[in-house]
Amino acid sequence: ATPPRDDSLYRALGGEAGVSAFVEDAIVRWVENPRISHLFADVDLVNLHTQLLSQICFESGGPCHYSGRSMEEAHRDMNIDEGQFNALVEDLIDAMEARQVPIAAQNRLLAQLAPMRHQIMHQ
Ligand code: HEM
Repeated sequence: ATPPRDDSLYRALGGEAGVSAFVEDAIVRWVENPRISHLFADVDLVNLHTQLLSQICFESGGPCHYSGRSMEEAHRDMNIDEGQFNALVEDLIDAMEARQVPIAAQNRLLAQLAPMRHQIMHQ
C-alpha cells in the first residue's frame, strides 16, 4: 500500500481555490512585467493556468497529477536567464502575498520549485 501523501503544504496554500487564485494573479503579473512579458505573448494562458495549477497541486502533496510537458521541453528555445527567472519568481511571491498565502507556506513552495531552475534556464 502506498502511504498517504503529506498534503500539509497544499492545504496551507489554500487547496484548489487558493492555488488557482494565486496562479491566476501571478500569470497577470508575468504578462504585464516588461522583463518577461514578451515570452508570454503567444502563449495559451488558460492552458498555462491549468498546467501550473496541477503541477503546484502535485508538488505540494495535493490530489493531482501533472500531465504537462517536462520543464526542459516547456521552456525550450526561450533561453531564460537568471534575471528572467528571478523576475518570474518575484511576481509569484507578490501574487502569493496579494492572496494572503502565509509566509511559511510561500517559502516551502519556493524551496520545492527552486531546484527546477536547472531544467528551466538556458534551454
Ligand atoms: C520554477 C519555475 C517555473 C515553473 C515551475 C514553471 C512551470 C511551467 C509549466 C508547468 C508550464 C506549462 C507546460 C505545458 O503546458 O506543458 C510552463 C510553461 C511556460 N513557462 Fe514556465 N515555469 C517556471 C519558470 C518559468 C520562467 C522563469 C519563465 C520565463 C521567464 C517561464 C515561461 C514559461 C512560458 C512562456 C510558458 C509557456 C510555453 C508554451 O506554452 O509554449 N517559466 N511553465
